[in-house]
Amino acid sequence: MNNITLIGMPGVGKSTIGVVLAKVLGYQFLDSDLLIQKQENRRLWQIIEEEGYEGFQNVENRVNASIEAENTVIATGGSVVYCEEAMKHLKSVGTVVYLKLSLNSLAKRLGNLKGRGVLLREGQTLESLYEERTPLYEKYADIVVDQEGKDLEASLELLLETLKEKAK
Ligand SMILES: Nc1ncnc2c1ncn2[C@@H]1O[C@H](COP(=O)(O)OP(=O)(O)OP(=O)(O)O)[C@@H](O)[C@H]1O
Ligand SMILES: O=C(O)C1=C[C@@H](O)[C@@H](O)[C@H](O)C1
Ligand SMILES: [Mg+2]
Repeated sequence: MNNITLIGMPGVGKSTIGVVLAKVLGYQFLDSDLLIQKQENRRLWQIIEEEGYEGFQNVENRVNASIEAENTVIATGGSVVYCEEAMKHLKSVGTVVYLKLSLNSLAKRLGNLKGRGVLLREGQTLESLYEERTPLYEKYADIVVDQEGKDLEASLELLLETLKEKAK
């Protein structure tokens, strides 16, 4: 199947770029954070508050592993790479693209991490989260697109070029 799944740190722009990419390609757009909220009938922060860190990951894994889509750009939540079953499924239904941005740029872009619903363990900082997740994003990526210094338009252009190259 020819879906395109976007993975990467929170705030890197998966949802923002995803919807524009879908429009350009004539694809559908699916934001798996919104799908979680719909299926659970709760906001993400409520799930995290009520189920805890691991409880949220179980929900995230189940919802992402059950996505049935075709010709769809799927914007995932930043923590999906902890969900082994979900990642195996997403890799089997299309191309996984890691949207990469430096820690410095992410720190400038992100405000309050907890307020944004980022899954942080006790004492964890953006820096340690970045170090923990980077190898996972790299492990699952079919393609890596570096967003550094690019506005939305330039990021999209590079993403389209990279996808074209891969299809050759
Ligand atoms: N290329 C870009 N340059 C500058 N700002 C950007 C760019 N892409 C997205 N943004 C901004 O960064 C913020 C986060 O974007 P977005 O919500 O799409 O991230 P996300 O990767 O979907 O995060 P999450 O994992 O939390 O869902 C938004 O305010 C968005 O406008
Ligand atoms: O990166 C994260 O830890 C998260 C990002 C959001 O998109 C949500 O999926 C959730 O709030 C966790
Ligand atoms: Mg998003």
